Amino acid sequence: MDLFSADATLQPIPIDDGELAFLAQLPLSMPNDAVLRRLLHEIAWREETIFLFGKAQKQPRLSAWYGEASYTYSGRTFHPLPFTPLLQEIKRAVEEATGKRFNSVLLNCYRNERDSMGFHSDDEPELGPEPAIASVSFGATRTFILKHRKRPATVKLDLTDGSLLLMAGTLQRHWRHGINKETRPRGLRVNLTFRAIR
Ligand SMILES: O=C(O)CCC(=O)C(=O)O
Ligand SMILES: [Fe+2]
Repeated sequence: MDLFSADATLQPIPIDDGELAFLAQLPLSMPNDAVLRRLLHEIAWREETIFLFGKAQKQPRLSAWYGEASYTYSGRTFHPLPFTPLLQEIKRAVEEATGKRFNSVLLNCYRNERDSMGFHSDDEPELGPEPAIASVSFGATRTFILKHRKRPATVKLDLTDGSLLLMAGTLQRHWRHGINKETRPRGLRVNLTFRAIR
């Protein structure tokens, strides 16, 4: 690969009130389908229960946390599992591509078109005021949707196999993001969001 060609480096995506940048293929030592297979096999996937309006409900996806820093969420402190060699390799590639450092990763597995992620901002205090969050996707393409908090503005991005999306600056303050359920059949997708937790 030509390291100096435009498609080998992060390309900014113009957006108001925040920063977004995209790289179609994160450089890794093995093909995307091999990474996906290993992630499915090696990660301690869990079907978490959440409480929505006081009712216990299964999250519409599988998830797992890995890294070096514990974090608090909804009044509970979670202790992540230590990075695996594969997660270390992906983290190194993401740090190389973005010039940022990360110490934890949230993994989400969307088993099919019925799995989804509700609209939210990644704005927990331990991420700091202008967090850089690096999102890497493997498997089926899903549409990542951003909705502005104050204006009727929507941005849609197709997150393809092997891609890297960097969210930074004031993006989390001004925009929410999510992955909708779809009606057309979709295969399995794994997404990793690398974060720096203080
Ligand atoms: O699956 C995605 O692309 C989004 C994941 C996400 O927003 C998150 O993990 O906070
Ligand atoms: Fe998010």
